Amino acid sequence: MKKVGLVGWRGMVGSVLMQRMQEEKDFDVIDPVFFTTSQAGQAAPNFGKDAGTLKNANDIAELSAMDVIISCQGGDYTSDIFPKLRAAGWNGYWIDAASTLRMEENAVIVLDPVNDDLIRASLAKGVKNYIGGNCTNSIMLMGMGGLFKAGLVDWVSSMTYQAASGGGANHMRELIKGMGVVYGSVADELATPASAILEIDRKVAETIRSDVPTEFFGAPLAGGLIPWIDAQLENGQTKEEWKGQAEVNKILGNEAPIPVDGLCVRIGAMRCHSLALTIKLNKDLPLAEIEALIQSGNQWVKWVPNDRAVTVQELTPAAITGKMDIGVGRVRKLNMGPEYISAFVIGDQLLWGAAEPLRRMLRILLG
Ligand SMILES: NC(=O)C1=CN([C@@H]2O[C@H](COP(=O)(O)OP(=O)(O)OC[C@H]3O[C@@H](n4cnc5c(N)ncnc54)[C@H](OP(=O)(O)O)[C@@H]3O)[C@@H](O)[C@H]2O)C=CC1
Ligand SMILES: N[C@@H](CC(=O)OP(=O)(O)O)C(=O)O
Repeated sequence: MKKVGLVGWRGMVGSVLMQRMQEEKDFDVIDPVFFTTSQAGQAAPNFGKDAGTLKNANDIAELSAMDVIISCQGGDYTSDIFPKLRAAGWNGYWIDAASTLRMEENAVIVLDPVNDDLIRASLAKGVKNYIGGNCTNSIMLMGMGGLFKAGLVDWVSSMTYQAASGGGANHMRELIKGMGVVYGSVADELATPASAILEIDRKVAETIRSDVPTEFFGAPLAGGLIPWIDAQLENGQTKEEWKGQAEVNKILGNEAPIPVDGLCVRIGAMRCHSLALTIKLNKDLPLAEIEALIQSGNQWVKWVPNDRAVTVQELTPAAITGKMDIGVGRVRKLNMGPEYISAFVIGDQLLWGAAEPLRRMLRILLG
């Protein structure tokens, strides 16, 4: 059995990965070795198999004994350890959730329901680094892969609604605390049906400005939104927006890049990222044909007809969270012309957006 080193297994992305690996019985077919940057020597977790003690994730010799390493430890860890490991002559497979290596020439961004061919061709060429994509891009491609595969897409404008989990566990906690603070500020008035709504609104607005915690997001998210995610680039894009075109085209293996751009917005959802898309097709196709192509993208596309009752039930974070489904709906032709369509795509950003492509890459390696 292949020795698989797991780094970052107890973090938020890592925990979801461990959950999925147990569900899919991945531990039955590997020899897992658990690493930590802070708890070396303590007992390793038992996911149905005794794995001894935790190894030091900074120990290059211990890491070098692995056939495969999966890291969910974050970009700083990758930047520090990965070059040292390769410099020490380690020739194993590196599978990573962090963005650090995504755009490197000797790395593939993995999303096998969309780019299985590219992954297998790269394996055959001896590529050793396989990196999970940005959550928003992976969800978009899982939803719209059918249209891309058919070569129908001229460009995509993507307006995102991204959950707190994209920032990490502390960001999720801050959102919930903020919701509690807002509620607490008007709990008495809410309990009194006769209380004046404008007074409730005034207190809520004041609370959001002054009392909602902002330590992690840098601005109040509960009861609001933040139209900025990640670093500022010189061209006016955010880093998150920049990743759209760069990563989507790399995942698809496009030589001539398809333009992908839009605004990325943080909203008060817990772990579902959504995208409102405007897509310019290169042909005027009947809507039924477009729908069929989208549905044929992969088995996780959960098609939601453009109908009010079903949309408000099924195309929401409440319906999708914790599931492997990628909801796709609100597909219709736009007033701009017959080649312009809208779509709303939603997925759990910790599953397809982070953990799932990594464990599926491991399965591809195991054959
Ligand atoms: N959040 C997201 O949506 C996505 C994240 N990623 C990537 O994954 C990386 C990891 O993200 P995420 O999982 O959110 O990070 P976390 O902060 O949840 O976990 C990272 C590490 O922090 C250490 N840690 C310290 N205290 C605790 C604690 N109380 N509970 C659990 N772990 C703790 C653990 O390492 P140790 O055991 O060594 O102490 C853990 O592996 C990101 O940096 C990013 O590169 C990629 C796609 C999406
Ligand atoms: N930036 C994403 C989460 C993330 O970790 O992205 P990346 O893997 O590209 O760094 C978000 O905030 O929603």
